[in-house]
Amino acid sequence: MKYLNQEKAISTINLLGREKKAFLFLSDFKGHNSIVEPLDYIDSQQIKFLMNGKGNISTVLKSVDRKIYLTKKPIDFSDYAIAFRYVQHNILQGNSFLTNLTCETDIELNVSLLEIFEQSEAKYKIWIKGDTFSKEFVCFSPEIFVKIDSKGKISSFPMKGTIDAEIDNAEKILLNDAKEFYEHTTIVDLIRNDLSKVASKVWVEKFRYLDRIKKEDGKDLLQVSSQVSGLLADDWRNNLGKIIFEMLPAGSISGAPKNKTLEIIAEAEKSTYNSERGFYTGICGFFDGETFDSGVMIRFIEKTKNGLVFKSGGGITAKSICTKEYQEMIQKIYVPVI
Ligand SMILES: C=C(O[C@@H]1C=C(C(=O)O)C=C[C@H]1O)C(=O)O
Repeated sequence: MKYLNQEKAISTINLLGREKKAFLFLSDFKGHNSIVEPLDYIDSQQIKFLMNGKGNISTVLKSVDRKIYLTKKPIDFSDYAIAFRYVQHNILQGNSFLTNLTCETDIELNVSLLEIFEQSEAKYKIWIKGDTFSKEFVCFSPEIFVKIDSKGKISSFPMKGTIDAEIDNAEKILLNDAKEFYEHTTIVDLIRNDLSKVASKVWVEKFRYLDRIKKEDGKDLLQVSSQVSGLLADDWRNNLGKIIFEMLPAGSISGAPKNKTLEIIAEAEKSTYNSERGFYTGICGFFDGETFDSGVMIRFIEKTKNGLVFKSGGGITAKSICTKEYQEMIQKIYVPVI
């Protein structure tokens, strides 16, 4: 497996796009390390992926032969609170109005990461065996980043807003909550801005629809997303690499305004990580020769030398409550295997 810097990733994607050759694309959160592999070259012993029915493995889910147990050992609330307070202090100073704060949680599983990949249900699934450069990881993400259809219509689908579906009137509570509404509107605005860098006639096509996500413990989650669309120039395939990187990192896992918020995240997450985000909250994408589809790499388990870690987080605003955000981060630790 080859890891490319941003410049090389952009030129390789532009070339493959121009030649209409199918390829897989992965980028880490910082956009510093990417994998761009033509479909024919992918070694399925190293990388397996399936994105909305397209990939290098069978679309049939392997049947689950034993119940999956996931044990979580979240970081201390006091450590989370240090990061949270740093973020909220910056929000109150006017340096950010929405910051995505994430952390790593030690977990134990009674199955391998490859088995999770084979048995989980998600729009974007990817498993990387890992090597000296990157650790083994599995990602089973429900969040679309960007889709481009054959006519050059580009759409992004930011996800923001999460609730336990078991709560009475969960749907109403989530959709009527003022904090959730403003947070979601902020992210839609940010994506409109990002899409306007690469596309013309940007519009909000769908505003705040719900997805239901299944978890191994039988308790579903509800998540809110929107669709923002625009039109690309006819020769978009020649510039696909540039188009993608113009919009990275994704708004929903960074915040607004983006650049200043990235600085705040880097400082805050020193108390929530032993390492760093790495490929978590990066992008995975597939170009089939005609169209492009990509997901945000959330819902992510990595194998470290000290065991498995699950990376998760959520959006913080001026109105966020620390205990609630801590709970949301823990609630997102699940595997979609039932
Ligand atoms: C960062 C994560 O989630 C992000 C934050 C969300 C929210 O605040 O509701 C929802 C989806 C993601 O864009 C994660 O799930 O790890």
